[in-house]
Amino acid sequence: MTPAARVQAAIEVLDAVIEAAIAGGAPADRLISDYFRTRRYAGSKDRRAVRDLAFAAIRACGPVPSSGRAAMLRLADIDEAIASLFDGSVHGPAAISQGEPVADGGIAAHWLVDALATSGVEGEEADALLDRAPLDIRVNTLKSDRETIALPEETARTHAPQGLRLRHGTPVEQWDAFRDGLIEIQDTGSQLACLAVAAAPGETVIDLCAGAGGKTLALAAAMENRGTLLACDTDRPRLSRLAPRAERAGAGMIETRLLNPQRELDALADCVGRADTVVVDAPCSGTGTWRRNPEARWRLTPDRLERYALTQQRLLDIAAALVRPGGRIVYVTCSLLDAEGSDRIDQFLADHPEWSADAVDLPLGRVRGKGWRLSPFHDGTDGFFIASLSRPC
Ligand SMILES: C[S@@+](CC[C@H](N)C(=O)[O-])C[C@H]1O[C@@H](n2cnc3c(N)ncnc32)[C@H](O)[C@@H]1O
Repeated sequence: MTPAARVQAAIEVLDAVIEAAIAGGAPADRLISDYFRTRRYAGSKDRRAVRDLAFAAIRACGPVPSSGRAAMLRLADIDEAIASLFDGSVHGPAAISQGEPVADGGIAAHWLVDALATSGVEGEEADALLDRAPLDIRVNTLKSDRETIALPEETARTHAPQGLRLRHGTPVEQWDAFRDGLIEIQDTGSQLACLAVAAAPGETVIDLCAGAGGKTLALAAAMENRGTLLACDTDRPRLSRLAPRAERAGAGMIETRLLNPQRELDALADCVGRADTVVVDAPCSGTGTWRRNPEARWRLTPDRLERYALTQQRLLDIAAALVRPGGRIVYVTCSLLDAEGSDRIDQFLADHPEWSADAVDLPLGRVRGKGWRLSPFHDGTDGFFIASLSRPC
């Protein structure tokens, strides 16, 4: 593909990304793979270049652009080399005409920038939400240890007890250590959220929103594979990805349970009032993970944010029913919006006055409301809100 044809391909990819973001469709990475599935003529260098162009344009646009071309013109505005590729060549984009719409730059839509600012995220804190994310791994203590593990490439220790940071783009998934379950890819912030759970061997822990089990696996390692660890989710395909990961990690203790949305407790009736800890890694807007999914900014609307908050509150109530007297809920979201963090905890404590918020103290981060915040700018991790709530004995 010529450089101009790559720009045109990126424009077409961006059209699909914009459409999916508005309709709540597939993430950008998947759309890019789909795009190339029917375009076999594109080689690996072409694919990489188109992907990089598309993501650079996504990062450069704040609010949802009106079209892929408007998004790419934003990038052309700040990069002369790209502007020169709008040359009207056979497979390239048409020449730029005067007054053509160019997408707006910035961090996100105005309402979202305001909501972040109200949540204390502005200036450098806000800019860092769109930085490139590092590649972090967690050494699985069921099979190895950070002190002794031998890896093919140089690593740097992170502030998580078993965390290592690698060069961006390191092909970790091709390493024997990965295939054999000695390491897992996991952001340091996510590892620290698991540290806040403080799960111990022999306990009963419920991971209520386990997804594909990123945190469940870390909990199994902390529990030394002893006790009860239930991984639950309402999304069957996601939850089904946990079993092979658990097998690789040697985490035989994990039991999965598929939940029925709106009737979650039906499948957990035997656990009511019995859990030492319930982890609520709630579905959220993902404002703390924009470094990895910058198009997530375009998915969020005030309506969707309100729906997330309602679900988060409901999941906290469900968790409260599962916790034994003297037990805890650890609430986690990868969002920096108070609407999905400290506001939810304030609401929970107002609804359950007998419960109390515990102090959270992690090697990185700082207090936010009655919980704890990690952010890309302050901590070099994905953005997280973490709170610990105790039920009286
Ligand atoms: C932030 S993700 C979890 C990520 C996962 N814990 C990890 O560490 O990889 C939130 C999960 O909540 C799930 N979810 C959404 N609604 C739910 C509900 N009502 N009950 C349980 N899980 C739900 C989603 O399917 C999604 O997998």
